[in-house]
Amino acid sequence: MGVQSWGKCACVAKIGGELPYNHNGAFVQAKPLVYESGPSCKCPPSCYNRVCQQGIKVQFEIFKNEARGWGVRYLNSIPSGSFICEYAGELLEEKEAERRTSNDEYLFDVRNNYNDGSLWGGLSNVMPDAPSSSCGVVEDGGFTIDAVEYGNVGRFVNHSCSPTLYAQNVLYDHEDKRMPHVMLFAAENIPPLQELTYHYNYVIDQVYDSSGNIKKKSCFCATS
Ligand SMILES: C[S@@+](CC[C@H](N)C(=O)[O-])C[C@H]1O[C@@H](n2cnc3c(N)ncnc32)[C@H](O)[C@@H]1O
Repeated sequence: MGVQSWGKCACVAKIGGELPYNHNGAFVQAKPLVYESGPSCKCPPSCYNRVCQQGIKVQFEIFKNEARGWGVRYLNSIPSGSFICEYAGELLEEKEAERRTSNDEYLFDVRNNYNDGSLWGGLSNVMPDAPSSSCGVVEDGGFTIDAVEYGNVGRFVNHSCSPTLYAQNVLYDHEDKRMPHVMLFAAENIPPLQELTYHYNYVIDQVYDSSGNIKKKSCFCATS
């Protein structure tokens, strides 16, 4: 489709006229929040601004690693900016998420994903053109995604201190910024069989269990 037809989309104004994807569907500019074209947009399903909502396009291999448990990789190379998958799961309100912190292996704190990544050196680690300051998009009522019971391949993606993927907040089917879809993208060109990882953004020694004790987590990524 041409630039003219996508210019009619309701989402154009929201994203300042700049598409987050190039014409190959590769993610080019990390932002606190990306708006894809939604139901009120006039553009067709083939629009350049409907990448994540088309679903997974690559075939993964789930493999077992002694130190980190199950992990994810791909048999072929993956170009930088490729959409990998959503972190899918059950959407929890704050109280319910707190209740489940004793079993937090598959919890993803969405509000935490709005910060500037300062816990691990910032987005500029993986995307040089990304904004460097916190956006404060969501102040109240943070949601958490729990993939322990319901989820997809995203639940098997492990943490790394030097990740190959980036977790991006994306909205397209509703307007509530507190509960964006969390989408994983390749942050660099990834060679075949390299494990796919993102930075979990935990504050080490500041995560508590239900008894108020600091939870100790050891990182066994290849770079730690
Ligand atoms: C979302 S799950 C990832 C999939 C998990 N490996 C499995 O077997 O189902 C997160 C859990 O994987 C493990 N994990 C992920 N990254 C790790 C790392 N770098 N070092 C050690 N354990 C890790 C931890 O137990 C963590 O709580």
